Amino acid sequence: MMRSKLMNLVPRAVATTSRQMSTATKLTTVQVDDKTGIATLTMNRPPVNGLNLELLRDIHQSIEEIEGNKSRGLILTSSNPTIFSAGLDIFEMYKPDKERIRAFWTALQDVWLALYGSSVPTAAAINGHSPAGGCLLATSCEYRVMLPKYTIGLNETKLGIVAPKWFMSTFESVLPRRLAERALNQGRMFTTEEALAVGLVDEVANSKEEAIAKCAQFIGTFAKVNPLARALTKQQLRAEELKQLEDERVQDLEKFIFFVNQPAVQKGLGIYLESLKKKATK
Ligand SMILES: CC/C=C\C/C=C\C/C=C\C=C\CC(=O)SCCNC(=O)CCNC(=O)[C@H](O)C(C)(C)COP(=O)(O)OP(=O)(O)OC[C@H]1O[C@@H](n2cnc3c(N)ncnc32)[C@H](O)[C@@H]1OP(=O)(O)O
Repeated sequence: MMRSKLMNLVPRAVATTSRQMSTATKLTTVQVDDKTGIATLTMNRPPVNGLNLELLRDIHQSIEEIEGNKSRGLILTSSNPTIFSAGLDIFEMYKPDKERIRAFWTALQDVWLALYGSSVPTAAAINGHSPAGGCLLATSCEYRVMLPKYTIGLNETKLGIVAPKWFMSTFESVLPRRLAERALNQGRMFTTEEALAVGLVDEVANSKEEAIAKCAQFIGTFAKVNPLARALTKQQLRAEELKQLEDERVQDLEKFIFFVNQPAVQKGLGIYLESLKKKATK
């Protein structure tokens, strides 16, 4: 998979305007800045960018599109002014449909393999809260810029669920092992300021525009680096985690299906959904 992506890494001429590359799907848009050649992938699923089957499929398709059109980099962000992504759509896991939940988890695996393994430089402009699956997406990127007063982290244990190994290794690729272990066990959500202090995010910006500009600046640091050498270096550094999921994706799916169908897990998800609804009516 990575080899064919690498074939796309040839220099290209740049023009001066920005163009909408894809409106084929309604849940993501891809805008390429023709001056920088950087693509911005925006998630757009109100109210909270909950990662359901359709959004995951659209994100995957958009990443493939960006890989295919020789963009110089990918910036992931959200159209919601206060939420990057609320993580997995809990309705996909609560009282799930047998076929759909398999497609859902497979789509999540596809997104992670494509984003974590992307041959182009990736950055997340985290313009809002980013719990669980939202944090997975952000930490799959190479660089993170976050707006103040939001939260980010893997809170799975607080929901009574266990983050799969690949969520954990992605988190661990950003945070020191001891800190990652403690945060995962606690289900800790970090404020922007805390995330910056521990290195979970790289920079703080005061607006989405500034966050995107800082992400573009990061991607720009590769301008004078040979793209093939950079991509092969990234590929080698990330190969172990990618191979592990590629080799075990069927078992990973079965484990998830078994786990999510446990009565205790279903009960916990139901209670959690109720608590989210109650919060909305307060
Ligand atoms: C051995 C192991 C083997 C296998 C592994 C097995 C299992 C692992 C499985 C799963 C891993 C899951 C990872 C996840 O991503 S789970 C999702 C975690 N997400 C959260 O906990 C976020 C919850 N939401 C919030 O905290 C907040 O909503 C917010 C901070 C994102 C936004 O707050 P707001 O105040 O702005 O908005 P709200 O009023 O709270 O929400 C609006 C609306 O949206 C609904 N909603 C929020 N989040 C979700 C969600 N994740 N899924 C579905 N729906 C969500 C919320 O209920 C409101 O709905 P109503 O308007 O009341 O209808």
